[in-house]
Amino acid sequence: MAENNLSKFAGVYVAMYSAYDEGGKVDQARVRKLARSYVNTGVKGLYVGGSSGEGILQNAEERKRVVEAVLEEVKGELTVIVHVGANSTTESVELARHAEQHGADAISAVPSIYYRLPESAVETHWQHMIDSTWLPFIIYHIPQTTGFQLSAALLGRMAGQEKVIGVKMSGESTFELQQFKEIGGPDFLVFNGPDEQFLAGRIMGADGGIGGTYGVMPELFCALNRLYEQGQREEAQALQVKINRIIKNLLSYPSLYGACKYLLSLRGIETGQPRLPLLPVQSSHHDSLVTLNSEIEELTAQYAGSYGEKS
Ligand SMILES: CC(=O)N[C@@H]([C@@H](O)[C@H](O)[C@H](O)CO)[C@@H](O)CC(=O)C(=O)O
Repeated sequence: MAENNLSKFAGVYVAMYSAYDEGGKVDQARVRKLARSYVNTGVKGLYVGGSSGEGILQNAEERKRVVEAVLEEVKGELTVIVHVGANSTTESVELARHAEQHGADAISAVPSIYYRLPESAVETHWQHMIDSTWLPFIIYHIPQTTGFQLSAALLGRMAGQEKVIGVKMSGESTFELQQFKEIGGPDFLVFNGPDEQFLAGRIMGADGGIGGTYGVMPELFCALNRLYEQGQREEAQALQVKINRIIKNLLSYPSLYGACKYLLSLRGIETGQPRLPLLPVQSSHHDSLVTLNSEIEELTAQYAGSYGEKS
């Protein structure tokens, strides 16, 4: 991979939620407002249509509408990686071409899910996407949801291609993360996936992170990234502990996405409810989420100034 790709893509990315209207339809104005809200937070970019973005719960036309709204709003201001993985290879390729036409910086994909595919089928699936555009490609590895274990051999073959610039490592093992970095080499990007382990992932070789909870506290993850880069180990660890208390709280609700979307609404950013079968937030949880929101805002104010340049 060319050196400039590492500097172009390394950093902190919000795995962005999708925004719907009150009837549950993709609402491009709301998508744009959400994307815009991240522009001055210090994040490097956005990861669109991934797990948090519910791409897998949307049809191709809806996914395209989300991508178009994001790119129209923040193209050139934030680096935009579009998740194009769909169950069929044909649809994934269609989404990849669409992302390229609309100016995405890179594409990314999970394996096809449901069928227990052999490695050769997943490789073929990804290869079709890679060959369909000139865009850089980032593997999305999330074995706890897809059931697919990315082998060292497949990662090695993928990383050997010019267009395959990295892997989004949402598995929970920092040992595996470190192995991925070793296999890919210093110029191959590894993004930390579990937000609770951002610091651990960075220490073990991740070049940045992509995460859903960043969406409700982007400045805190940028501050954490900055503390790590400045070698302030104890301060970084203390901040990760504080962030983890927030994440633990968020994970205690029936729906993480519902809770996060409610937090955004408290800040005047409406994104609607998550799509079923992901559960909406319940009104009985509103009060505790108001309290959590205040805690996040207080912590963010406390760390203001540590964000620095784009993380
Ligand atoms: C398993 C899972 O969903 N992991 C999330 C994390 O952001 C996760 O929600 C967070 O660490 C809380 O557990 C991300 O890796 C997913 C992600 O980046 C995405 O939304 O595409």
